[in-house]
Amino acid sequence: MLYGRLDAARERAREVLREVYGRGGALGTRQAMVEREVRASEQARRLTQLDGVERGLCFGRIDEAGGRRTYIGRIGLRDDEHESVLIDWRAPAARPFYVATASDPGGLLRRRHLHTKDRLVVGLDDEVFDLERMSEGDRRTLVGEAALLAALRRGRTGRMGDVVATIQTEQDRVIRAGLQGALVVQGGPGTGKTVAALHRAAYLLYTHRDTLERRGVLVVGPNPMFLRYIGQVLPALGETQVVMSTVGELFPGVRAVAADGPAAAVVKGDVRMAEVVAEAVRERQRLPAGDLEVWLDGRLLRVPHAVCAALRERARAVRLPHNMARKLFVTELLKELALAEARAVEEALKLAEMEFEDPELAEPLDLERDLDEVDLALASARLWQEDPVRQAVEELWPELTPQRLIGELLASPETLWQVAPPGLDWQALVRPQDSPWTVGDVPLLDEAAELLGEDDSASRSASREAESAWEEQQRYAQEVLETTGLLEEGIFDRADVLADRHADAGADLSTADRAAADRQWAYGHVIVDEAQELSAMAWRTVMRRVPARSLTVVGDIAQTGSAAGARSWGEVLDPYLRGRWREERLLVNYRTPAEIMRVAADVLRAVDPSQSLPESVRDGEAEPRAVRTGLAGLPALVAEELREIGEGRLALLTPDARQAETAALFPGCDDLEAPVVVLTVTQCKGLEFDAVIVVDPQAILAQSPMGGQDLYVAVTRATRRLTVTHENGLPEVLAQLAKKSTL
Ligand SMILES: Nc1ncnc2c1ncn2[C@@H]1O[C@H](COP(=O)(O)OP(=O)(O)OP(=O)(O)O)[C@@H](O)[C@H]1O
Repeated sequence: MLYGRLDAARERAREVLREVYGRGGALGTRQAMVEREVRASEQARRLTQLDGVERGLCFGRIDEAGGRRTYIGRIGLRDDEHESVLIDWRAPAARPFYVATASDPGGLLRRRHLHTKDRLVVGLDDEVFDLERMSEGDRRTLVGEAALLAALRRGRTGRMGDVVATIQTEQDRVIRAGLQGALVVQGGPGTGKTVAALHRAAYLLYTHRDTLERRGVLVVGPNPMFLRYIGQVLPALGETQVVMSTVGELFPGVRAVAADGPAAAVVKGDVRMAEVVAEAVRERQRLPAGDLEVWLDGRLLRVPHAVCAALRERARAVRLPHNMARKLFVTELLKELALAEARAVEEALKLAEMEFEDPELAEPLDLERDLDEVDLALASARLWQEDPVRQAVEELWPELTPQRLIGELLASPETLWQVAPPGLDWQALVRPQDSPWTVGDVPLLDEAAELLGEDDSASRSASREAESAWEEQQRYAQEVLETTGLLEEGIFDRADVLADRHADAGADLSTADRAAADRQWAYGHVIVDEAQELSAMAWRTVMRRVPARSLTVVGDIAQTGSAAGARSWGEVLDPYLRGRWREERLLVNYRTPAEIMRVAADVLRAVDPSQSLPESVRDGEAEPRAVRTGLAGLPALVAEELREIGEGRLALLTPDARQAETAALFPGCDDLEAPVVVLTVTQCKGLEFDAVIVVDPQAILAQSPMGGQDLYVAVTRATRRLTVTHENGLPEVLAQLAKKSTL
């Protein structure tokens, strides 16, 4: 019956599309065109949404004490009488499905999970909250087996799936938390932080569509691999207005993927780098060694050192970004050069006077009196065309791009030495001029962009124009809404939303496209996943993108792998939120079987004894094991593991230095969806695989100051089987594997 409704809704959408396009040809008035455009794009969007929910359309049912039954699904559907037959999982009416517990059933008698395959119900799971109040007939319909465990046993695909059918109460609290303020979701590996965060994005977009459609939602993830892994979840939940980005992509025009070594990462992530960048900008506002001397057409124009210093002070005092203050500096300097030129001319005249001894020429030139503003302006404009003058300005106050400032700074030990505060290990930053951008450079570029400023006079006038065009669009959209009946149909309830979607400016760009291209875009909400990896400088970059501080911060302090990452949430967030953030903890591990978590527990104890281990919900099929083998033994081991997991996927997790040689053994292993992938620990952050082989744990421990955390991440990626290989013995923290294995 529900699929019948779905088909009918699809057919309706297709019909409208056919009708709209069928009119084709002569389009008539502009209003008719807009009307057609609006209807077509709305129906196309609806159709995509309807197609996306085919699988598992309805996955739950709740029975209330009063006899009412409600079906829960991926979208809401109504019957011909407009009665609701399926409730969208994000709607308030669906909430009891997620939050009812045995101790607090919230008026529910039963929660039923439905498993479907190709439109057929293939299994049911019931949880009964109040058997006493159930009718005899209903009792006979009860069925068992937990839906969650069934969902968790499914093989992994290389892409994260949505979990709308099995969201747990603690996750539901995270998903449905209010939009305002900052929420920290702390949880161990596999506790569903990422799925909860993505479902939260879908929930917020559904619940606060007005605000978030215009401002967009930004999801920041640790690496491109991870973004590919989670990329399908939001579209499957019907959401497309989301920008996904790594920190390395937050600065438009730069796509940084390279990582810094631990020493440089620590320094670049240090919040004192904000001072370094500010000093580097000031350092480019220079004074000449003595007086400024510019030779022009055989004449020397001299501006005294003290005057240059005064000009610099005046330009700095306006407190504008460097490139804007430069205009003031240049104007004033040109005036001084014009005066200097006039003085030089006077000198020349004096010489001529001495030569001809003509008393008529004796009257000296009074510059203040003889040169008025107009003369000065004309002289300045003429001087500005002269190369020697331009060169002098370039020396004293150059126009700078963030890329140029940071690129030149990092390539200059002298400047770094000069601008770094005492105690900062600036030597770790030095590198050749044309090095590729690293992820750690991006916050420095962003910082520089703030301090340099863009010349925004053109964009300001463009934005004034855009604003009046926007008002016009909105007036027009209001008319369209009134005359087309879209208002009554509930497709749009505000003219600005309609106008935004069809605004001429930026043609076909969605909010997400516009936001991603604009460094100064203020997002409506920002979700940071694997947030423990962000440095203090990266937080400054992220916070600039969310001035309203509406944030979800998701991570696990015990998994911090970056040497510049977080040691506590308070330390990174308090500078911006002054304690005004809430923390939710997720305590159940849905990924890793108990046997593997016992191994992880030893690693965690060594890394941070204060952190608690999440509890696994299920037991695994095999004990984790250690195998003594070098590179040559890996193919046979991989073949053996693949036989064990059947359709599933396997990852070899290696120390950074061994990735290339390991990957060479397995062609095609850089595709996340291949049956075998070879990744470094940094790349495997947030991912999971049916079987994992951790190669050379000793080298993983030794490769960075955060080696212990890295090993903890590596051993918690498997959903079914864990193998550790080594050549020269296991590290102490994995001693329990040695006891169990034949080495
Ligand atoms: N309620 C749930 N129902 C079904 N599967 C779930 C549920 N919660 C989590 N999972 C599954 O558990 C696995 C781990 O989830 P996820 O990757 O979100 O954990 P995480 O806390 O982000 O882990 P990590 O810190 O290791 O990155 C995923 O396969 C996810 O689909």
